[in-house]
Amino acid sequence: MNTQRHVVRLGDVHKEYGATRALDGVSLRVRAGDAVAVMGPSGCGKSTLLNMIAGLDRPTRGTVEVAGQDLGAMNETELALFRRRHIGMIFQFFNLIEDLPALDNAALAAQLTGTPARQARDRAAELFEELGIAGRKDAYPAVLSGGERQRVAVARALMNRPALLLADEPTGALDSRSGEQVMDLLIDLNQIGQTLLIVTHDPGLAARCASRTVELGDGRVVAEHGLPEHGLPGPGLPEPGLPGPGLPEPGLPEQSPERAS
Ligand SMILES: Nc1ncnc2c1ncn2[C@@H]1O[C@H](COP(=O)(O)OP(=O)(O)OP(=O)(O)O)[C@@H](O)[C@H]1O
Repeated sequence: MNTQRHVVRLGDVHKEYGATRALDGVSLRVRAGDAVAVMGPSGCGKSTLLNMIAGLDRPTRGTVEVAGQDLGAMNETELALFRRRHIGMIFQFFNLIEDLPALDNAALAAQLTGTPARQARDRAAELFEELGIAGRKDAYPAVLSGGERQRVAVARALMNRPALLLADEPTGALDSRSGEQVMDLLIDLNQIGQTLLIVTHDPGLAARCASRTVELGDGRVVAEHGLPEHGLPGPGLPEPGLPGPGLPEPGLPEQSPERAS
């Protein structure tokens, strides 16, 4: 089996918080180009799973590999650097830095991996253009609409061309129109090869954006829908540790500023 093609490989992952069994033997593989939705009732372990994959928390037992790298073999510093370089994250409430203008929020993600400020700002400007928010570069998060904030967060997540984009309820705080636009954006990104893992309560989001749905219940995978290990015949992972596809030139298909909120 060609393990290089798997961006995520979880092997029998358990996570206990004291007496609470948050994950109870989850095995999951996500291939390059896949769009996988993780669903399930509140408390079933979705966020815990996301945190394991992002290296924000460690399993009690079991293995987590992302982009061919064993996260369990990394110390905290290595893990933080790995996360910055190879994993993009978007959250329900955007998690932008309120004191920084929109463009700087995105540029910072590249600067933190050692990219010079000028280059980081150029990359951020390119992404803002592609995401239809070029006119909002200097705006502070407080004056942006929810949809615009999520686009800034998407730009930030894509800055380092991550192998994996993780989304935690990405439309949960948006009105239906902005939510639709963010969904379209995620679909566009996946269509150009971006591997996605989305945690959501929203069956509509899962149905539209994901080729595969994994349902958790009490910390276990209880059902899977769609094609297991579907994957697009996209660029995949060149080598472990190398960046993912990100946004190729000249930008997102069918993306136009009119679609911004
Ligand atoms: N840091 C923690 N300390 C103690 N218990 C925790 C911690 N994180 C999660 N849990 C527990 O683990 C279980 C799974 O929680 P998790 O947040 O992963 O569920 P979830 O499916 O994401 O829920 P929701 O949909 O409500 O966000 C729950 O019982 C939760 O209370």
